Parts: sequence; C-alpha cells; structure tokens
Amino acid sequence: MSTMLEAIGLSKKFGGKPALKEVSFRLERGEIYGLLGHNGAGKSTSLGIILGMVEPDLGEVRIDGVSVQAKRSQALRKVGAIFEAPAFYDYMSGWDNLKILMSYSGGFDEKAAREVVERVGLVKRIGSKVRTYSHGMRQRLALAQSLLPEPELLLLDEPTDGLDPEGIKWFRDFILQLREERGMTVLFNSHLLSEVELMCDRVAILREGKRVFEGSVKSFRDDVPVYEVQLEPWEMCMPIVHELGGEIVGPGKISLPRGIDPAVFVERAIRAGAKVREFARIRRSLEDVYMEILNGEGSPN
Ligand SMILES: Nc1ncnc2c1ncn2[C@@H]1O[C@H](COP(=O)(O)OP(=O)(O)OP(=O)(O)O)[C@@H](O)[C@H]1O
Repeated sequence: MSTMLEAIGLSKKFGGKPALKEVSFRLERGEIYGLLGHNGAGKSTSLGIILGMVEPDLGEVRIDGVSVQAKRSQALRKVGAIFEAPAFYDYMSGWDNLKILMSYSGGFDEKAAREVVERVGLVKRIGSKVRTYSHGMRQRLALAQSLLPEPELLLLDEPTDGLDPEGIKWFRDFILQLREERGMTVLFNSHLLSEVELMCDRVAILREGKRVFEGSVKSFRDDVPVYEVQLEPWEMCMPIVHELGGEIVGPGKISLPRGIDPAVFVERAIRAGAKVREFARIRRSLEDVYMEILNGEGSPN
C-alpha cells in the first residue's frame, strides 16, 4: 500500500482561539477514512487545510507526496471534493453547470461529463434547471462535479447531510463501488455514525481540535469484546457487581467489566448461587466507542 494523503501536525487558530492542535493522520491508497467529532471539533478546518483553502499556522498536508501548502494546484490535481454547500447556478440546468465548472478547469469534455452524469444517476434530469432539483439531486450533481477531474482522492464534507434513507444508502453503495472499481481513496466527515461504521475502514475522532482517537472500525468491533450476562434471581446482581465489577444494564443484566475473563465471572456468579439465564457477546457500535471517548472514558485501544 502506498500513502495517498498525509496530514502532519496541523495547527490552526482563529482569532487566538485554537481550532486544531497538532492533528496528524494518514490515508493509504484505497482507504475510506472518516473524520468524526462534535460540532466545532475541527473537521471542516482539517478539510479546508487539505484543500488549501485554509492556511495552517503549523503543519503540512501532502497528497501523493506533494505538499498542498507549497504546490497547491499540483497537489490537488488528483483530488475531487464537495466542500461546504456546493454553489450551483440555480437558473441553469445541471448540464450547463457542469459545462461551466469544467471550462474553469481545463475545458469541457462532453464524453467525460456524460459518463459522470450517468454514474450518479442524473441522466433524466440533467437538462432541468438546478432550481427544480431536490436536495438529493443537488448532492448527486455535486458528486458528479467532484468526479470530473477523474480524482484518485475524494474529500467530502458531510456528504449525507440532509439526505433521506434511500439517498444515504445510494451514497454508501456509490462510494464503495468507486473504491472497488477504481481504488478510490475517500476522506469524509460526518455525524451519521451508523453510516460511517458501514463505510469506513478507519476513523479519527477529534475533540476540541485534538485527535483523541484513531483506529480501524473492524478492530474496535472485534478486538474489545463486551459481554452481558443475565442472572437470576436479579437481586444477586448488586453483590456480584460489587465483588467483580461490571455495570447493571437491566433487571438481572450485568455488562461485564472489560478485561475480565467471562468464564471466571460466570463461575463466580454460579458459586454465589445465581443462575445464568443468558450470556451474550455484545457487538459494540461505533456510536458506543464514540460516546465512550468523547465522554472521557479514554481510548479503547
Ligand atoms: N473562518 C473561521 N473564523 C473563525 N472561527 C472559525 C472559522 N472556521 C472555523 N472556526 C472555529 O474553529 C472551530 C472548529 O470549527 P470546524 O468548522 O472545523 O468544526 P467542525 O468539526 O467541522 O464542526 P461542525 O460539525 O459543526 O461542522 C470552531 O470553534 C469554529 O467556530
């Protein structure tokens, strides 16, 4: 694998207030990477710096080895992006918008434009005025525009924001297919954790401008198992939790403390006179991990 994007020690202050503090991450070619965090955590600032639209106070971004800060247009040659609300001319058709956008950057290529329009499923409506487009159709047009430079790296700012469930699923399948067919590398930020979980290989979580977590979605799902046990009588729970740790998560239900061998826990519970009614390995979602980290319980890895 080779590195597609490197963000190295990015720091940025706005009016003396830090928005990013020494944030680094790296995307390998073909990776889908999610940038997560609460409102104001620094996600858009990171994307802005990567796109050369925001100047970092410190740090550098390299795309395929080329510095965005030193050689912006060369570095961004292989990049397609949807950043902030894409500005289209509402009184023109989707097609004419694409024509204009292409003419800004090297000239109109009808064949390439037809291909992207087909790819994003806008063929039937590409001749209609953008003012008549739904939010989902605008997003498709924005995606078409981001694909025009035949990018190897896509940067997407809240791409699923405001889409309906069908639109969200379409977007997910679309991105996964782009990666499958072209080895596309994708970096996006989102608040939709369930979607991020389905799409991303790795995620970084930012909190108040600092990167507080980076990890593979698969690893935190599989490597840090959480077990739940249902005991009877349920009154047994308190003394057992008191002795062995864990958390009561329902009547008679204990979430086992992390790191303890579940067999040891169950054996102790039985010895104490409890009956084990249910025992389950719980799959932790990205949301669980996100909440744990941002609520300050520390990193799971
Ligand atoms: N142009 C700017 N001028 C002043 N402050 C800014 C500017 N851009 C961002 N900030 C501040 O920097 C911090 C990080 O903002 P940023 O937009 O990067 O967060 P975010 O994680 O993208 O948030 P959201 O999820 O709400 O989009 C915030 O405190 C924000 O108010």
